[in-house]
Amino acid sequence: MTQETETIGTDRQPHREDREVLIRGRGITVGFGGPPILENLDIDVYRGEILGVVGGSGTGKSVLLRTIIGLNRRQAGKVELFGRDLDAASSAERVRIGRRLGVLFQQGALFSSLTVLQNVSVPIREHIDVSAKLRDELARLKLELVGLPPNAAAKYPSELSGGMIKRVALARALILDPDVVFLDEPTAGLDPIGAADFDSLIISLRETLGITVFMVTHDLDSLVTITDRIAVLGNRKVLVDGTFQSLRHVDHPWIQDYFNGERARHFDFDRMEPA
Ligand SMILES: Nc1ncnc2c1ncn2[C@@H]1O[C@H](COP(=O)(O)OP(=O)(O)OP(=O)(O)O)[C@@H](O)[C@H]1O
Repeated sequence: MTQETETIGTDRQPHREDREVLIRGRGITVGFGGPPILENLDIDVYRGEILGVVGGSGTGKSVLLRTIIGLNRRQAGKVELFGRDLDAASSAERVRIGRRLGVLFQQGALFSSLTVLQNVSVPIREHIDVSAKLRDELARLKLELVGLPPNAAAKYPSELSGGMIKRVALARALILDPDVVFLDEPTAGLDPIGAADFDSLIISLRETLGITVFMVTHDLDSLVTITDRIAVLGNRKVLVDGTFQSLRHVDHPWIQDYFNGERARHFDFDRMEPA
């Protein structure tokens, strides 16, 4: 089998087998009428890790994210979340599992007619029967957690900067205290300082809340700074996964170009942070 159709392999970290798998995808195939976008794809996400998902434009990173959270239909394969096969789960179970997932979509996906506080409260309204006072308190706590000032609560999305929109969307993703948070290009459109601040926020959330992060990104700074492991998508599947350092040595044209190309030159790899 050629490299075009075969996965390259995996960077076996010590004791990886002992770690709890929160998300297990096997043989995932997704298409939209034409040739499949993902075909026979396998992926594992371990508890407490920050997994970066990268790949060329159109390789299906967002499709994979949406498939795992149940927004895209699979033609084949299965997804287990927290050890439960989604296809075998009742609709009530699926709702319970869904509550353990938080999602930050690429553009933030805030409701323009709702205030920040109302946007963050939406999942509570949908899932939990609590008083309006408690709902607001919970939402304010989450806004504080993501570093927004109290006066942001009454603003509308049109009054916010790009970085603030991402933080509000993150607060909403965290409102039900999920086990896993999915981030679709969270730093896209942010200036380098805004992006670095957002990266720091993700790290501190992992440290304080112990959440697991599945992050689609093109941002090399984020990959170097915050991910524990990176999965590279290509040829409709996960080509290879491993640490940033290990992927730099994988013999594949796109991977070499990405991890050792022009943009990667400014990293001091011995220190593993932007130079
Ligand atoms: N609902 C849909 N219907 C039809 N085609 C779709 C749908 N969703 C995604 N696609 C197609 O699937 C392919 C992969 O899309 P996806 O958004 O996952 O790419 P990506 O890897 O996230 O790309 P990028 O890095 O540019 O954001 C694209 O060709 C896209 O047009």
